[in-house]
Amino acid sequence: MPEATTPDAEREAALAELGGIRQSIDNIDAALVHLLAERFKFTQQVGRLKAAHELPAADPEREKRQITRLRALAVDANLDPAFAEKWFNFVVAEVIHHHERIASDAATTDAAGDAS
Ligand SMILES: C=C(O[C@@H]1C=C(C(=O)O)C=C[C@H]1O)C(=O)O
Repeated sequence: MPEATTPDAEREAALAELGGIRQSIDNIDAALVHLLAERFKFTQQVGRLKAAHELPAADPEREKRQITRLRALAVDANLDPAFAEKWFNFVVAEVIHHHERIASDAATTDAAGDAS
């Protein structure tokens, strides 16, 4: 016969399990923050390159290819592809905002240089 456990003991065990699961969630959140920071470091590099060569901030054709690829990866990983696309569009909107800012800062600096 299985040993009887008290409701208190069951609650304690559930809380211990919850703590362990949350530790893993926190580790994943930390990894995501580091991955995002690294991604933005590279996109800032792209932004400076685009500004220096007067290339457009956004590249919708590239984004379409990335979305197709990410949606397929999401399906394989059992993640909702609509969520993956939403997440991607959210990040890219911020990247494009950065690129526009880098380009306008570069244009202001150039204009100031011309004036002196
Ligand atoms: C980073 C780029 O700039 C923009 C941002 C993208 C991204 O964050 O993946 C993709 C395409 C561009 O709209 C790029 O052109 O590669």
